[in-house]
This record gives sequence, structure tokens and C-alpha cells, in this order.
Amino acid sequence: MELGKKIGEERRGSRTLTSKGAASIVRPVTMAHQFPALTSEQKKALSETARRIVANGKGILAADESVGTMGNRLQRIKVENTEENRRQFRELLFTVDSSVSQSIGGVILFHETLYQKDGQGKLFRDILKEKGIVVGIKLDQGVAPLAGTNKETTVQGLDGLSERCAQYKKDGADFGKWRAVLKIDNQCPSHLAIQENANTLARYASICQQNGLVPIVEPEVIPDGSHDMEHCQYVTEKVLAAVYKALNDHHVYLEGTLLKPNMVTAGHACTKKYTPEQVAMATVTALHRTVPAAVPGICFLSGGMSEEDATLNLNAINLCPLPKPWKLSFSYGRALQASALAAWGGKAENKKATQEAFMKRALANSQAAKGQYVHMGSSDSASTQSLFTASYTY
Ligand SMILES: O=P(O)(O)OC[C@H]1O[C@](O)(COP(=O)(O)O)[C@@H](O)[C@@H]1O
Repeated sequence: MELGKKIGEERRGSRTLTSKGAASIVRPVTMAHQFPALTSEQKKALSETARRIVANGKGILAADESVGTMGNRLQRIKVENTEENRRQFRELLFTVDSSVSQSIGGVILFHETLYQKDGQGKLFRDILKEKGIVVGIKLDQGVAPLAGTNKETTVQGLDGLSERCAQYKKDGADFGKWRAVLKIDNQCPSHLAIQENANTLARYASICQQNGLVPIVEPEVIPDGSHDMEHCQYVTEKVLAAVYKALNDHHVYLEGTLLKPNMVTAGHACTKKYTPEQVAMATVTALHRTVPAAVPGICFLSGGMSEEDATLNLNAINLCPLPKPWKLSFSYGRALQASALAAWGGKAENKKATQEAFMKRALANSQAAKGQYVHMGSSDSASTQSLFTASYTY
């Protein structure tokens, strides 16, 4: 029954006047509650997985760079972008000491990596699972232009997504990731870009849950531009509000999801500088206004911040004196791997230094996820270097 439809004889509901002046009854909207999207067992499994990933200061290692993105990373250290080089670097990350599982609750993999093995022939996914780490998979297939906009994009990958999710679930994945890209510029983000990306994220999230995968919902407002932090906050709130409306419309079970947003920062080319405490206040305010408390965890992307800035900002976010009903953690790609990549340089003999560099960032971010990070004196140059990539859309 639609909102406002008159149902004459009905006894319940509020009274209204018909054109003839007689009182009739209006019944409130009856939603599709009688067609539940998920069983209670499915919901339980999804929410347990989501909570496991962000338990006790744990966060996510985003090692799901597509081949092109990984090529950019390897180019920085002058290593050729071959399947074997990608495998070797990731083997170093995944074979660190098991104590890493106190800091890392989930690892997002790219398709290729899900089926790769270490030097002894053991599948990476089994190595991760034995450490108690939840395996995730990148599910989006990159961006496509939205015609008639100022170079805005939507995300591809919905066709055949259900079948891909079912296969990945069989192959050991328990969560998925889908990154939508929104930018701040003249006329951007447009209403179309916000609505299209919110709806696509929600459709992806629904398909994931149907197949037993926890969806990581990633609407990234990229940091390109000279806008100030206040403008980023305004846009981030608009984007997140649209995303949660769409998730609700698609009957997505929020307890079985994780959000992966940008922190609220000034644009990369903004001349005004903000402290971690200012970033934290703007970020938590935006989240507080838009993200329901049912969401178990918010795992930030690092968006080109240096490793150290990403850690300091996360720490300040966890110390921010506003109500924080969700776990506030990390899902960093660049900010967990940059100094490890620099230490590796493509050479097997650098294994120890590479693994130490990675463990150091994993531990620092885990402490930050609990608001317990203490910055110790000087930092090495790799950890304070900006990791910004212009128009990070690929
Ligand atoms: O462009 P791609 O290949 O999808 O990669 C985007 C990258 O951005 C992320 O979503 C966030 O990474 P950052 O922390 O480096 O911003 C990663 O999960 C992913 O590797």
C-alpha cells in the first residue's frame, strides 16, 4: 500500500478528509519487510566477519593494487612490473611473523594474488588464513566516464558480479572491496556522480551479502585540488549521506558492512595547513552526521598521505572527543607499503628490512586505531614522504 493511499474501511491509521469531506483513513507505507534480503544465519555470519576484521585495534592491509596501479608503485623503486615481481613483494608482506595478526585483521587481494603461491608452493590465501587474517578481494573493475560531466566517473563490474562473488567465496574470500571515485572541482561532484556512485556501491554491497561476502563500501573523495578542509567536509557529508540512503534502499544489512572513506582533509594544493586534531574533528563530525551506528567499522584509506601523517591523523581521530559508535581503523594501501617497497628495491637480500618496515607501520597503525600511537622522535624519510598521485582513478 503506497503512502497516503485511502483505505476506507481500515480501522488503523490516521484520519484525513476526502474531496467529499468524509473522513477516511491513511495507512503508513508498508515496506518490503515481508521479503527479507538475508536469513538470520547469513546476517550473523556477515556481522561476525565484519567485526573480526576490526577487532581490538586491527585494520586492513590493502594489497589489492590492480596491475596498472602496482606498476606505478614499482616504477618508483625502478622495478619492472612483472607478475613475478608483484608476487615476490607480496610474498614478503604475507610471510611476516604471525604476530602481524594482532595489527592486521584483513588483507584485500587482487584477483591475480588470490591464486598466487609462495616460494614453497603454498597459496597466499592459506598463509593469511593460518595467521587468522580474513581474506578479501577487489571486486570493482575500474572506472568509466560519465558523459556530460566534468570528467567524472562511475564504476564498472556489476555484470556477472554475483557469479564472481560466489567463486571467490569458494576460493577463500570472506569480504569484498569496491572503490568509487568522486572529485572536488568546478561543478564536481555533480548530483549525477553522487547518485550514480552511491547506487552502484549499494548494488555491489547487496550482491556481496547475497554471496556471503562482507562488502567494504569505498566512496573516495580524492584529494586533488586547492579546496580547503571545510569544503572537503561539506562534500564528504553529501557523498556519505547519499551512500547510506542508497544502502538502505537496497536493503543492505549495515551490521555486515565496513565503510572505507577518505579522511576530511584540505586539497593537495591548498596552501592552508591543518593539524591532525583539526582533521580529526572535521572527519568525525562528517561521519557522525552521516554514518549509522549500526556500521561496525570505518577503515580509512590513506589517499596519498605520507605513512606518518596517515598514522598521526588516525590516532587523532581515535582521540577526538565526539561520540564514536564505530571502530575507527585503517585500510591503507600506500601508507602501509611505501617504506617496505623502498626497503625492498626488488632485491631478495632485503627481505628482513622489507618485513621490518612493514611490521613497523602495521604496529603503528594498530596503536593509532586505539588512540595509543606515540610518535618517537625522527622518522625515516620514506615514512614522511607524500604518496600523492594526481587523479588517482586508473
Ligand atoms: O586504483 P586501484 O588499482 O583500484 O587501487 C586503488 C587503491 O586504493 C585503495 O582503495 C586505497 O589505497 P590508499 O590507502 O593507497 O589510498 C587500495 O585498496 C587500492 O589498492
